[in-house]
Amino acid sequence: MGQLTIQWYPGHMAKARRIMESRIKQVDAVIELVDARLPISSRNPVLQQLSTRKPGIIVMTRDDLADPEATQAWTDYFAEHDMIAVPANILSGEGLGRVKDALHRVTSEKVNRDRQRGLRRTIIRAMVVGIPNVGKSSFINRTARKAVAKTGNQPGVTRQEQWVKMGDIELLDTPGVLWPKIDTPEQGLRLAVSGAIKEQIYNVEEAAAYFVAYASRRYPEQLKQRYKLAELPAVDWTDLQTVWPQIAPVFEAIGRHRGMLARGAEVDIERVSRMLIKEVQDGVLGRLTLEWPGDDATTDEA
Ligand SMILES: Nc1nc2c(ncn2[C@@H]2O[C@H](COP(=O)(O)OP(=O)(O)OP(=O)(O)O)[C@@H](O)[C@H]2O)c(=O)[nH]1
Repeated sequence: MGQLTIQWYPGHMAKARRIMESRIKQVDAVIELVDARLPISSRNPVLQQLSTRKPGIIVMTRDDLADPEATQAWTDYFAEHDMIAVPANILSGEGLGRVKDALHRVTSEKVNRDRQRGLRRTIIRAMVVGIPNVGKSSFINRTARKAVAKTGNQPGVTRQEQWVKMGDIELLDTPGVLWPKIDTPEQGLRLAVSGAIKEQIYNVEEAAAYFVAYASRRYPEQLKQRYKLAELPAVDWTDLQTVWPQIAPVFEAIGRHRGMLARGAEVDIERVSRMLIKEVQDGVLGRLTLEWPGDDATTDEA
């Protein structure tokens, strides 16, 4: 197993910044979606760098798949960094009420200003941003289904100018896509395991090895139970170079147990890896979080 093969392209980042820069002028606040299982690695620094900073909240999507204890730790972590982060299950709608409350809290200045000017009702305009696949469209659709009312929806009006209403909140209905900026191998591997990046640009065996190494420390019982493993080696997952030799016996055991064999009765590591990643993404191993505050340099800075 060689070096990590994930790549990203600086051009994406420059383009994302330009688009955000112009769109953000239209709104009062930004709703930044991150994945609750990797809240820092699934953020994107572009937002923080924009010249037109707006009040913002963080929504931690896929709360249903994340470890509740870790989600609480992340909520506290963001609060310590003066940010409001709200966990939500976008599919069931759980947590969306709290998102709305949080949005009101960060935009209270605008409401107060409008009151002073004699306005009785303030519309809060917000845009939804986040890395691909984090749940942006689902968030907007879910919101729209709740309070169905679209504005600017006449024929001939470009789709980009549509707003979705949720009471006194209007969401720009074209979400802003931010590409993840991959600073460390660990961050790339977490993104790969979570399903945020396409399989073509990472090595599935490396991602699975990283996950098994990580889970053997953080979630050993889930791993043992799911794959009928009698024991797990105490893996040092912080040193990626040495992970594979430590974790190979686990892949061997899982492959034999599942009958995933290649020619010569050898375990088909690639098949085992693919299966592992899919099961993690489907939540088959139970609720788990791929990074906790303070795990490494990636998670030390918000
Ligand atoms: N379990 C779970 N799945 C979610 C949640 N939010 C979104 N999903 C799923 O994640 C997948 C991606 O959701 P989208 O809403 O398409 O994500 P997006 O950010 O709009 O994706 P792009 O269009 O690629 O930028 C879909 O299969 C959703 O059903 C959540 O809170 N929990």
